[in-house]
Amino acid sequence: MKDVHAEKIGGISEDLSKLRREVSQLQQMKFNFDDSALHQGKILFDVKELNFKYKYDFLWKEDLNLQILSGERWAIKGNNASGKSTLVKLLLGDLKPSKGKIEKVDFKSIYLDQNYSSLNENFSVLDQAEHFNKTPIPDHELKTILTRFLFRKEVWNKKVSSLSGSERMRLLLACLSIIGKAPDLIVLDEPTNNLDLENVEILTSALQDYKGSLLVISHDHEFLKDLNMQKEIFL
Ligand SMILES: Nc1ncnc2c1ncn2[C@@H]1O[C@H](COP(=O)(O)OP(=O)(O)OP(=O)(O)O)[C@@H](O)[C@H]1O
Repeated sequence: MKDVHAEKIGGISEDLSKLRREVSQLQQMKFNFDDSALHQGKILFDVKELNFKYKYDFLWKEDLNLQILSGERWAIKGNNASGKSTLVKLLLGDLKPSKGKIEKVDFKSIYLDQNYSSLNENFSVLDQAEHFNKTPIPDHELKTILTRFLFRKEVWNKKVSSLSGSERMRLLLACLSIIGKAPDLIVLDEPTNNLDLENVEILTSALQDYKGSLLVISHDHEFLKDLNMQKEIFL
């Protein structure tokens, strides 16, 4: 009988240490942003009577009117092909409105799509990290950050093109940490699509303490809930 209890207690303590290791790993994968330069409470976007057509028909039955303030967390929801990515492109200035206007202040933004296309396929892991090192931070600190995001020395020469979806996500998070300066806005387009549960947790944990604005297109209710989104646009 005693042995059964001892076995159970042993099992529980193993689970606990595993949990502790995971929690400390997640803590390590936080951004170390300097938030001081972020705009606070400013109108980032003032969207008035906005609509868009690729060819003949407007995308939205009703024109869009909204104000996005710095520090706010917005979920962009809607059915397939309802124009979520198009709205993001309009906000980021990649498309011009067919109707109405978007007034915006100067801001720094980062766009994370599901393919993490801000990464350069031809770079190695180390080249990519160095490319984002504009401050710059010393080489040993850069390498420490890479290691914190689980890129050990052996993979520093690996090409970005050969990284998996979750490795790309971790590399981009590491690069954001290397930049150090917080962007005013992080835009995420279906970021959890190619990630397993553990990596969704890593992404969530990295974004939870971020003080700037978030715009997130996602069908993943759990992810949106964990990010504590305050507002939503339904297209
Ligand atoms: N470059 C383009 N030229 C013509 N039509 C386009 C173009 N890009 C998107 N569309 C069309 O515009 C509509 C909205 O597309 P968009 O990608 O913005 O929707 P979405 O809500 O992000 O879609 P999903 O949830 O399926 O990813 C779709 O019908 C799409 O086919």
